[in-house]
Amino acid sequence: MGAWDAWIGREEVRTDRVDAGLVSRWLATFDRDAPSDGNVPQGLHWCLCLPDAPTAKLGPDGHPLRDDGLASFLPPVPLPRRMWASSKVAFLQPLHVGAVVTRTSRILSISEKSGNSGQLVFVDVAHETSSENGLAVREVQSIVYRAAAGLETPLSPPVESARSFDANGWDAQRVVVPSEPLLFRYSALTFNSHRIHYDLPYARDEERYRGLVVHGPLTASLLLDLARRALGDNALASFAFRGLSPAICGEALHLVMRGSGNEIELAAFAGDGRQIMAASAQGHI
Ligand SMILES: CC(C)(COP(=O)(O)OP(=O)(O)OC[C@H]1O[C@@H](n2cnc3c(N)ncnc32)[C@H](O)[C@@H]1OP(=O)(O)O)[C@@H](O)C(=O)NCCC(=O)NCCSC(=O)C[C@](C)(O)C(=O)O
Repeated sequence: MGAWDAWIGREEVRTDRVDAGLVSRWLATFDRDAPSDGNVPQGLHWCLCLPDAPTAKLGPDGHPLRDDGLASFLPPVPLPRRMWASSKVAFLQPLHVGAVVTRTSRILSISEKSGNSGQLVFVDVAHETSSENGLAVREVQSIVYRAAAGLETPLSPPVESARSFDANGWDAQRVVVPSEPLLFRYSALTFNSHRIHYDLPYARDEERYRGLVVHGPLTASLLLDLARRALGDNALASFAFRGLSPAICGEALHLVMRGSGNEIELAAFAGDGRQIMAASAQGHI
């Protein structure tokens, strides 16, 4: 598909500031109060150091163009359908309002795979977010690109009306129905113009999703919030998630958690029992 060696190790450095307005908009988006410890909520780092390509340089999916030669940080993978596949995050210290942050991102690997759904290219990116106090968040993010879907491709995910989600065996449960305003607010917080999150004809006709797709980091932030409800603010030292199937706007999302200490398991399921996200976490010892 391409010789990717030139892209491995490429770095991008961005700076930002954790301003009070961003934090209050984030809290409003998630219907919650400010953390009691005065720091910012875990997961807010996904709203910092954002891509700021001019509108004229956005591609057909609403993301910055990938065929912009070496000007673009991400490699020009020719598969059009992008998804956030997974992330492994270490929360080393909390960020605070007013912090000036620097994020260094580096392309770790690019791998071509053949999945049940077709051809896949994974791009793994290491991000390190630091403030004046030192390294705060370390993350390895995996972005996946998928082949184009023709008009004959069945809409995904399929509806499995004969099954339903069973919360037995989980210690904590919360149901959220992601609405269009929630998706819009999260796109705005992350300056993410990816059309699968707000443009229904595009999501359905071009990428063949059954509806608007809930952002992976939005579902992950809802799971972090479930952990926060059980364990308190900034309680996690690490958090890893993997998107298994797209969550669809307007459909119930069952957020669940069990375990404690170093073995916390979290997950998100659709109402028909389809698993949307698998996650694990460790608390600060
Ligand atoms: C990714 C899909 C298409 C692969 O589905 P599949 O059935 O084709 O894959 P598979 O057959 O299960 O696996 C094939 C290979 O891929 C690997 N693999 C498989 N899945 C993952 C994963 N998640 N993370 C890392 N690796 C993964 C898997 O381990 C295997 O590797 P192997 O051959 O070496 O054994 C499928 O799992 C899926 O649809 N997942 C849901 C993704 C999702 O909903 N993400 C959030 C919404 S998109 C979004 O937020 C976007 C945003 C914010 O705008 C933005 O662009 O950044």
